[in-house]
Amino acid sequence: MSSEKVVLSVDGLCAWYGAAQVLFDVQLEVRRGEVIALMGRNGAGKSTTFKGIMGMLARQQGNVRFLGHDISRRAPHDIARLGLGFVPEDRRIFTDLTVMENLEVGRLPARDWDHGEALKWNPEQLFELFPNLGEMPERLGGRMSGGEQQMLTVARTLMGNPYLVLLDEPSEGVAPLIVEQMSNMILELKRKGISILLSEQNMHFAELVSDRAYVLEKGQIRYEGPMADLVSNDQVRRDYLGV
Ligand SMILES: Nc1ncnc2c1ncn2[C@@H]1O[C@H](COP(=O)(O)OP(=O)(O)OP(=O)(O)O)[C@@H](O)[C@H]1O
Repeated sequence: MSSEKVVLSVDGLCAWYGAAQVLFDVQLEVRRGEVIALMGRNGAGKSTTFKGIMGMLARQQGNVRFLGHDISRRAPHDIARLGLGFVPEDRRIFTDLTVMENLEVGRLPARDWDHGEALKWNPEQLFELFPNLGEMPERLGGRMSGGEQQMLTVARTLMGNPYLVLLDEPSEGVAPLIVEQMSNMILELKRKGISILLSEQNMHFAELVSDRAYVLEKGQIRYEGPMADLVSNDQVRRDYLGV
């Protein structure tokens, strides 16, 4: 994959819950090694966009392409197997399994990367990325703090060796130390060439890690551009983000 390669493209994504339309022609693109922030207030449609990309909505239309595959009509597990990892907002770890066992559940075969290099995570590498988890490999999921569970969810997704990770609100409701580990982790993934699409309400966190941003309001993309431009654009921030 060249560095300019488009990994994910979403075109004309529309979605409904019952009769209510909540996404209107959402269009976005993620290239290799990019960190993209999908921003917007509560209810703007960030989580729904992620679910739409993963083919998890009962009613949606539009085109979603991942590494040249049309994934618009594929099942979520098929999409994950192509190398698209999804970390949902609600932490879905197994509470009666240990950290190590939770990681094993996420394991998928290694993937080819450029020039013969393989993309293949193991628990030891993940413990370097998430030092907190490394201190508790035998801890039961149910006995971890919310932030530790959040990390474990990300680590388990990485065991599937994704080329792109969708991260839904990684900084929400977690302690500052864990937020810091999250941002370091994202930058380390970027260095490896892995792409990240994250949904975020926290401008400071998004600014620390993201290259570009899209802003959603009422299910529509209202702004797209370099992260630094969004940070200095008071009007967009005020109109669509309330900050
Ligand atoms: N399961 C559902 N059934 C009906 N409406 C829903 C459902 N999930 C979300 N919605 C509605 O769809 C719209 C978009 O919600 P979504 O969760 O995608 O927003 P969000 O930007 O991710 O916000 P949040 O940060 O609160 O999760 C909102 O109006 C929300 O109330």
